[in-house]
Amino acid sequence: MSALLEASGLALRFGAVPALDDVSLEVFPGEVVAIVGESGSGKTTLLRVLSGMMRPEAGEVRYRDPEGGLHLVHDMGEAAQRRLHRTDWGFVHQNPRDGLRMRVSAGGNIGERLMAVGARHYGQIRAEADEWLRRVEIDPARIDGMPALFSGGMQQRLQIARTLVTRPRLVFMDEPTGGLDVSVQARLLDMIRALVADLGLAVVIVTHDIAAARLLAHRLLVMRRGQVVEHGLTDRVLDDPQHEYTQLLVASVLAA
Ligand SMILES: Nc1ncnc2c1ncn2[C@@H]1O[C@H](COP(=O)(O)OP(=O)(O)OP(=O)(O)O)[C@@H](O)[C@H]1O
Repeated sequence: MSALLEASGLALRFGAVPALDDVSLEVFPGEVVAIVGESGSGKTTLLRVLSGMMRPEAGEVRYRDPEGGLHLVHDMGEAAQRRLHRTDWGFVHQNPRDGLRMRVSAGGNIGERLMAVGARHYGQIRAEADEWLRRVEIDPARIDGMPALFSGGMQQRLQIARTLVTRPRLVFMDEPTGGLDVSVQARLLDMIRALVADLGLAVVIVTHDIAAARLLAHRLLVMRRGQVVEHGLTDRVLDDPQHEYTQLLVASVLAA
């Protein structure tokens, strides 16, 4: 099976800070890859570079389309990148306000994505929005409600519905449970896990939460100061960490 996304030799500095230092990774169809590491290690920068939102100083990111064609993400032009983000790709932001349209109703937020991929039949769009609200455990009676009046957890679930309704092949997630209560986080993680498995999505997820990574990810990359210091199958990395930094990271979670 060929990789959906291949990144090689990515490098990016902010002044003297090496945010990315020779990072390479592959993501295969249906696979969840978590990027973990302490604050400032380069996780968000990596996600932004992988998803084309930021250009690296060195290295490249290649995306394989459904027909097997390979595209250099940073050379494809803005319009093609936007199309990719509307169709094959999805992005779940840590702050749902960055991924939702706050002045559009909940149903409108979901319907808009469907219309962007060609849906035109109002009744069908509304029915699908209704179904997705149920799927993310939002009362469909709130379909005409404004997201600004939703709780943080509901907003995040709505963002997930809006992102997944078009069944993208690859979804980038930046700390999707960050900023939520611990009890809300656990439920949301379970929901993400079920949806990802159900839809067979490939996911690149950034998190500093090792427990979330263990629950969701098939593979882990551990970052420190812009470098990937360890990578491998999630259980192997967490149960038998080889790098000193990963050992510290795992020990700090066990001690917490
Ligand atoms: N736009 C920017 N301008 C200058 N420095 C930046 C910028 N974005 C990130 N950095 C620096 O690059 C390094 C990596 O940042 P990044 O946000 O990728 O880390 P992170 O692992 O995602 O951290 P966190 O978990 O706190 O979000 C940090 O030292 C950060 O201060």
